[in-house]
Amino acid sequence: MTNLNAPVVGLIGWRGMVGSVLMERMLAEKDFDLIEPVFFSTSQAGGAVPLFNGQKVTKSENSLLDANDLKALARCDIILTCQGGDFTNDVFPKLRAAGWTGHWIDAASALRMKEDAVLILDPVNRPVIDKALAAGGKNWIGSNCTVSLMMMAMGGLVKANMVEWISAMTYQAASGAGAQNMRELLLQMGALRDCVATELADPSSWILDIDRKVTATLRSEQFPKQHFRNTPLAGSLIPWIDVPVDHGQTKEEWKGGAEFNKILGLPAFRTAGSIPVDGLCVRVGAMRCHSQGLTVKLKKDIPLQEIESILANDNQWVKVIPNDRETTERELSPAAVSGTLTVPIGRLHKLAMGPEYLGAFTVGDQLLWGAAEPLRRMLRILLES
Ligand SMILES: NC(=O)C1=CN([C@@H]2O[C@H](COP(=O)(O)OP(=O)(O)OC[C@H]3O[C@@H](n4cnc5c(N)ncnc54)[C@H](OP(=O)(O)O)[C@@H]3O)[C@@H](O)[C@H]2O)C=CC1
Ligand SMILES: N[C@@H](CC(=O)OP(=O)(O)O)C(=O)O
Repeated sequence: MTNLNAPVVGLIGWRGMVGSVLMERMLAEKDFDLIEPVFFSTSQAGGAVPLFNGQKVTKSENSLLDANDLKALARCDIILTCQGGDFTNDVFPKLRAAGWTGHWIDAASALRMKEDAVLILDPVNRPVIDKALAAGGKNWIGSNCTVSLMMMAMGGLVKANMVEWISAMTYQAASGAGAQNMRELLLQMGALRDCVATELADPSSWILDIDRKVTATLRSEQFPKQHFRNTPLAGSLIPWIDVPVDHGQTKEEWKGGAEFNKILGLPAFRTAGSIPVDGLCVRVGAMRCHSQGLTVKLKKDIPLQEIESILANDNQWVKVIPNDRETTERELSPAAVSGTLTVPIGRLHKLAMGPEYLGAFTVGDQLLWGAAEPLRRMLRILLES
């Protein structure tokens, strides 16, 4: 159904990795029926608007507009961008300075810590969003993928005010580093397999010979690893994500504490009243699902059955996985979760440190709940407000 008075929504970054997933979700949920979409590009202005399943979703505009054209941007009621932080840092301040008062929805981290920015993850923080909306808020920023996925899984316990602190040890997919890194991971896997093709075809070949060749290939100059800063990922891992910050943390680790508290509208991380969240972030050879091993210090001893029920009843996407081998192997892995909105949490058990210490493991698609989904849901909230 076409709504002639539909708000004009400028879409920027729609052909990137996050943007493409967003377009798929918007089509699936028929979001385009409710808006007048206008497509922008930083590199292809004047080109044809995209076709989805062979169809245009635009109602009047047939060409891509220039994403650096402030006048064209200012005609939008809402701008939804997945273009990246450099674009945001360049265009957003100029657009606001020119007097634009529309809603800005953004996947990039650039504005997250600004005072007037609200981190959006509505199944977890709808009251924070509603309060900001009522107060005239206009800047809606998607949170870091790792933080969003942890909070989708842990929302029940967090909202019930049962969490004293969380330590998250992460296993993050190549997609978090970008599309080129996903391709490079596959090239690396292929190179490792190819270097021992002859030995693999021979069931009697020595495993230590295979291992020696694989290790030599991992360490060779020719191994494809420029996108991972000259470090192999396939057959290995990288215990460092993003730039260094204070306290020996990486920026990805810092985001865990900083964004977790900001999403909930709590005092700033490392100040009184905030919830400590910290851990080590590690890149592994998964394609697009981030996994996390959690140690949770509860405020008191809560029976495991009650914990499972609180977690399971929090939102329609979280799924508590029984702590048994078969179900865990079948349902709690990147292979099982990739491309779905389900956020499973399992391996739930009390740890040896004491009855207030909970162990858990969660997996989520970092391009869906980790990036695109909170953005399109925020668009819906604005359309319904
Ligand atoms: N990757 C992730 O996991 C997450 C990313 N984010 C944030 O989202 C933002 C965008 O990230 P991501 O989607 O990975 O960025 P991409 O690099 O995939 O896309 C960004 C832009 O690159 C341009 N581009 C140039 N060449 C191509 C090409 N061959 N195919 C597609 N696009 C091309 C497009 O802009 P144009 O059409 O103007 O040329 C596109 O919008 C970043 O700020 C990132 O921090 C947030 C959460 C997770
Ligand atoms: N840094 C994340 C991906 C990402 O884009 O995060 P952010 O949206 O916080 O910049 C990762 O590498 O897995």
